[in-house]
This record gives sequence, C-alpha cells and structure tokens, in this order.
Amino acid sequence: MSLTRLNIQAFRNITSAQLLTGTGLNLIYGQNGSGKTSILEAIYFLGMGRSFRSHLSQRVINNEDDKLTLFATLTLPRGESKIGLRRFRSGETEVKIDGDKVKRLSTLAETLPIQVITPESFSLLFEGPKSRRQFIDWGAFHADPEFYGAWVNVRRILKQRNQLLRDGASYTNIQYWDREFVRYAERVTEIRNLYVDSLNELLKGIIEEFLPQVDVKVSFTRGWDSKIDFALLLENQYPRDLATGHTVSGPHKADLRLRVGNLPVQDALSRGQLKLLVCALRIAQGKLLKQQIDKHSIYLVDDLPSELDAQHRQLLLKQLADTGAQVFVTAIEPAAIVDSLDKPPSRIFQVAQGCVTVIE
Ligand SMILES: Nc1ncnc2c1ncn2[C@@H]1O[C@H](COP(=O)(O)OP(=O)(O)OP(=O)(O)O)[C@@H](O)[C@H]1O
Repeated sequence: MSLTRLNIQAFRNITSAQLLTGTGLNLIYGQNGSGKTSILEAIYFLGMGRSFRSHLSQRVINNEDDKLTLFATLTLPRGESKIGLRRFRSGETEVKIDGDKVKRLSTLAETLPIQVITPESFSLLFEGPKSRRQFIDWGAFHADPEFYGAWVNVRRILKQRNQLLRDGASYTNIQYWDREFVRYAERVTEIRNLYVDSLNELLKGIIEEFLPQVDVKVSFTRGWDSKIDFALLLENQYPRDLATGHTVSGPHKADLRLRVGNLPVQDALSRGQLKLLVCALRIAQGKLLKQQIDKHSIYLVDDLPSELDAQHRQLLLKQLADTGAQVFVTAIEPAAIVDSLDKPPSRIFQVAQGCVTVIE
C-alpha cells in the first residue's frame, strides 16, 4: 500500500500543496520552520484523525483559516482508494473514504497504518507506560480484529468501575461490573501477549544489526500478577481500590519492559543507541504487520539524521527500505540522506515557507 497523491490545505503554515509521492523513499528537505514536519503531521492526521505533536487538534489549522482539508489517493492491493478529512475550528471532523462518510476514526487507522519516528520518539522508552502501551496496542489493533472492541469495553467498564469506587459503592455493586471487566481484560491481555511474542521474534534480528554488542530483552507485563486469578485479585483489592478511588491493577497498567541485563534501557544505552532501539521497535512492527495481515505501514521519519552517525544512518535507511514500505523522511540538508542511500530517493521535495516544490 502506498500514498500516491496528497493534497494539503490550511494545515499549519501550508496554505495549499499537492504532492505526487513516490512508492519508496520520499525525501522532504528545507530550513528550520519551513514546514517539513507539518507534511508528516498532515499524513499522520489523515491516518489517525489527530496530531503526533499536539493534543490540541485545533492548533494544526492554519491561523488564517477556519478549517483544514486533507485528501489522499492510496494504492491498495484491491485498487485505488480515496481518503478525505476536514477538520473545523469548532471541533467537528468530517471523514470520507471513497465518497462514503466514516463515523469511527478507527476505520481511518485500519486503512492507513502509520509508523512515526521523531526525535521525541525516546518518549516511548522514557515516559510512563502509556506510550509503550499505545505501541503494543497499535500492533494488537491491526493484528486481531477482536482487539478494538474488547479494548473499548475495558475502557468503558473501567470508567464506570472507578466512578463507583469514588462513590463508595459496596463490593456487591462492583462485582456486577467485574464479571464483564475480567472477560474483556483477559481477551485484551491475551491478544497483547501474543502480539509481543511475535514481535520479539522479529525484533531480535533487527536489534542485532542496530546494536550488535547489546543484549536487549523485551517483555510484556499485563498489569497484574499473572499467577493470580484476575477476578479474585479484584475482589481482594477492593478495600485498596476503594481507598484510592480507582482500580489499582488491570490491563490499563500493562507495559512493555525493555532491559539490558538488570538495567532499564534508558540507564544502559546512549541517546543514539536509544534512538536506534526505538527505530528497531517500529521497523519490527511494520514487518510484523506485513507478515500478519499482508499490509504495509507508511513510515514518517522526522529529522532522521539527528543523533545518528553516518554508518547508523545508512543502516536505518537500509532497514526501512527492507520493509518494502513507503517512507517519508525529513532533513535540513538533502545530502545527509542522499549520501547514505544505495539508490536515489523516489521523490525529493523542497519546502520553503510552507510552499512545497518537487525537485526530482
Ligand atoms: N496553525 C498554524 N498556522 C500557521 N503557521 C503555523 C501554525 N502552527 C505552526 N505554524 C508554523 O509552521 C511552521 C512550520 O513548522 P514545522 O515544524 O513544520 O517546520 P520544520 O520545517 O519541520 O522545522 P524544523 O526543521 O525546525 O523542525 C513554523 O514556523 C510554525 O511557526
């Protein structure tokens, strides 16, 4: 799958642009503040209905406009597909796939699986478990069609359960919700666990190439002690949950543990090595998606050269090319990318003050 045409209107500093994109590597270069990241962000917005930079979607609408419009033509194995998204300053979003209105944004994500690698990608390893959970759930969502429904139910019941705890409900009242909660929590956990197992198999080879001297171990923790029956645990933990006003253990506390020996990776690796590890994780996800559901991801790599030496830049670009996926890479100087490639990029775009020009 690849994006063949992208139209951007009133997105950040890009008032209007049309990009005829290549199937392989698309290089986007320009000065600081020119609008390179905004192009990646626009593709992400089209696939996810939100930004990877700001949780406030209104901020991406051009300051002079009251709505943004994104439109793309995709080439899929079954033929061409057209995706359109319009976001209004009022907060309303309209999405169309092949002319039909789409209500759920998850339909967009299914159509356009996107992987992002930015200088902020370290957050996957450093921040709390939320971003690592999102990483697992991206894969679980695409790998198993049951995942999304089970996950939505876990969130819904957890919200109700926590409200009951804050209201001081008796365990008898809570137990009614727990039966369903346990069922969906176990399903979500089972899919997540299977997903991390499959990912680990692919990840080993990629990590060996990126970080040959380092023995990184990646494991899944479900959010409660796996030796204890979850229903029983919820019952036993009721007094503690009641005291804190929320459910202390469960799938909402799941995590991905990344270690070198006994140390968390952030204490054992350099910044460049951490960046390579994040890239390895993302590349493994893309490769696994292709294996599992025969779908390519689209890779958005912002400021690829930063913090990587020439040899690792080359290795990363080779690994990205090996995925067979369409890749969008930004850099300030085009040579930083072109010099690290075996063959020229499929397309090169220059961005200056929000205007996009195709160079090759
Ligand atoms: N809503 C908006 N309306 C108009 N301009 C905006 C809006 N939001 C951000 N900008 C501007 O858009 C410009 C493009 O930013 P962007 O982050 O895409 O640049 P970049 O080329 O990736 O820069 P860098 O190399 O520094 O990362 C910035 O100058 C920013 O001030």
